[in-house]
Amino acid sequence: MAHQIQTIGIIGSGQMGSGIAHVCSLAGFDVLVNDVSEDRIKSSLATISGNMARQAASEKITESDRNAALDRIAAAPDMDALAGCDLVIESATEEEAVKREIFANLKPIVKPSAILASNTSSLSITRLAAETTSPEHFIGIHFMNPVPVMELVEVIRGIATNQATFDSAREFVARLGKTIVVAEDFPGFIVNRILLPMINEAIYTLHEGVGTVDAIDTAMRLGAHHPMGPLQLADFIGLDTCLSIMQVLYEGLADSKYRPCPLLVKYVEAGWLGRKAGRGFYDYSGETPIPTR
Ligand SMILES: CC(=O)CC(=O)SCCNC(=O)CCNC(=O)[C@H](O)C(C)(C)COP(=O)(O)OP(=O)(O)OC[C@H]1O[C@@H](n2cnc3c(N)ncnc32)[C@H](O)[C@@H]1OP(=O)(O)O
Ligand SMILES: NC(=O)C1=CN([C@@H]2O[C@H](COP(=O)(O)OP(=O)(O)OC[C@H]3O[C@@H](n4cnc5c(N)ncnc54)[C@H](OP(=O)(O)O)[C@@H]3O)[C@@H](O)[C@H]2O)C=CC1
Repeated sequence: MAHQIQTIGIIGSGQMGSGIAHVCSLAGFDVLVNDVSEDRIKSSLATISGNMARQAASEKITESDRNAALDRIAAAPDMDALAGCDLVIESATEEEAVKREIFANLKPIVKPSAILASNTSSLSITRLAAETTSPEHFIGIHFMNPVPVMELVEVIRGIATNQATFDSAREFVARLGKTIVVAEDFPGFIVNRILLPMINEAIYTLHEGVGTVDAIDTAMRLGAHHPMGPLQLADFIGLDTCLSIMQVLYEGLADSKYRPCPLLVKYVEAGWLGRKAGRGFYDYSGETPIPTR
């Protein structure tokens, strides 16, 4: 039997955690948002409020939907506050060690029936589940960015995930009005197994001087009808996240075709993480983004 879900904890209030909190609260769930920094949680709540205001302005939701949803979200700077959650979705930085530590810390806090999920873009759900006391209650629920706009959610079972947990995840995603695709627990699942090598190749194309940032993005926007060019999309996702995913593909699939482009590595080492850092393949300090190469 599927678990009853009403209260959701979200760990990691960056761009994805904020988006997940946004759609969950609009769908009527109570949401608690946790992060390592209280400032980060505050800015996440402000982002959610602003994004909902835009949705209200374009009549996607009403002002009263917005107010009710915002009332359902609360800050939870202390992880202990997640004790009553029916579902906890981890959406912290894409690093296995960070996520493992979060799940290890959650172990003594959450109730035994709670479902634990990760929004990881690429990491093994089975390995993360092994960090918990009930791997049968663990599942991958992978949202797409920007969460309020994208229709898809990938759901990934670990080797131990039971049917009730899977059914609950499926019902939860349906309540958000999103479409589910089931992916097996392989590095990068489906979307990122296909999308990230394309982005990495775009960075190689830049690195080898085949085209400029503008030429590469224009080529793919107008020549392949992608809504964003691959370098623009890389900046939007976050170059640290792109690099982590490529490393997981490279190591997990043991194939040199997934080798992260050295230019991507350099950008991340420089702290040029894309939009969230103000600089990546574009400079975001002015009114419109300016290509950096
Ligand atoms: C890395 C991973 O693990 C997996 C991933 O997520 S990979 C990334 C997947 N995402 C993509 O590929 C995104 C590709 N880009 C796009 O689809 C589009 O460029 C986009 C939807 C992001 C923006 O579309 P756009 O038409 O260029 O811009 P814009 O007009 O600003 O936005 C379109 C609508 O979305 C809304 N929107 C955009 N971001 C939003 C947000 N964060 N919250 C709420 N609404 C948002 C806008 O308000 C706008 O709504 P209206 O139509 O009512 O005005
Ligand atoms: N970006 C994307 O397009 C997508 C990303 N994802 C996945 O979602 C997850 C989050 O990505 P995204 O939101 O983009 O990343 P962000 O960098 O925007 O946010 C990550 C957040 O996690 C916080 N954090 C780090 N360590 C901890 C911790 N121990 N406890 C609580 N919070 C922590 C970070 O804080 P601080 O900055 O202080 O370290 C930051 O606020 C990743 O697993 C990513 O792969 C999934 C789909 C799409």
